[in-house]
Amino acid sequence: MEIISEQKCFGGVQGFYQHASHSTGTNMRFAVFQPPQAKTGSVPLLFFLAGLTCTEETATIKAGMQQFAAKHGLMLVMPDTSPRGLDISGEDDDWDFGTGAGFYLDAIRLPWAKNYNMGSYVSNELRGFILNNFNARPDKAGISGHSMGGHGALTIGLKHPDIFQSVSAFAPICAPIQCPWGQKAFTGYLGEDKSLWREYDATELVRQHPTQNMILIDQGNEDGFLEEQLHPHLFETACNAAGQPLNLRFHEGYDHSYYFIQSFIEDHIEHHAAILNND
Ligand SMILES: N[C@@H](CCC(=O)N[C@@H](CS)C(=O)NCC(=O)O)C(=O)O
Repeated sequence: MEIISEQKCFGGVQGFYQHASHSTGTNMRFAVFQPPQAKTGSVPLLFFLAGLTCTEETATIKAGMQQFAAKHGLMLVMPDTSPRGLDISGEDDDWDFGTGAGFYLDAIRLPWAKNYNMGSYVSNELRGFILNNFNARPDKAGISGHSMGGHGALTIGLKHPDIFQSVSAFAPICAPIQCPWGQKAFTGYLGEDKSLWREYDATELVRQHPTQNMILIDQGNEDGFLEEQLHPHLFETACNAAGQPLNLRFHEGYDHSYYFIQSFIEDHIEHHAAILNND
């Protein structure tokens, strides 16, 4: 592991790191906030997955999470949103596909299948790497994220409830099969067979695999992507039908930005801490 930088923050350490990933075949950057409690014992992990066009830096510098993670003793992990620097044809043509748009899935279509494996990278490789290199508890983890990262948090959380006991999201893409961002990404990474898309759609997954833990979702009413891309009501209907506890909150006047995230991040950290710190 290469340390890019480490700085003291709220009594803990905010660091940026790089490692060679076998899931993506590239060097991957990630950020970790170690709360002060990690100096004396292992602490639960909370992943925060960022959205389209973002990097490991975006939530780290814009969400304002560290002060609350320090208070509750949670270690924060912010991965990048895709492999980078591969020079695959078409990788940098659009901001919503390829670089910065890995969609937290494992691609099966060429030329993406070899490297665009952010699903197993986050849930398996990076998590294992953090456990080996930081003072984190192997039995306690949560996952959250924004927009495309909210889609990642919901789908990875629903698929691995044994690993991620707590799940939340800001303005997530709740039904990617039914929105342009998701249709474009799934066609490109997974191909035309739509039966394969269901594994990466939170609204489809929750019908099959509801969990016991309450999912918290915050959504701004003035979010310019809400109508066309996000579809929280479809997820809500599926949760109600499947018996999945859901706390979906709408907020008047808030948009899709990190100013919205900053305004409600404390509630999300408390949501995760209440589940992860219960023993
Ligand atoms: N580039 C897009 C916007 C992309 C966007 O809003 N990305 C969100 C995630 S979906 C984000 O968090 N951007 C980074 C930021 O706000 O700092 C556009 O021009 O409409």
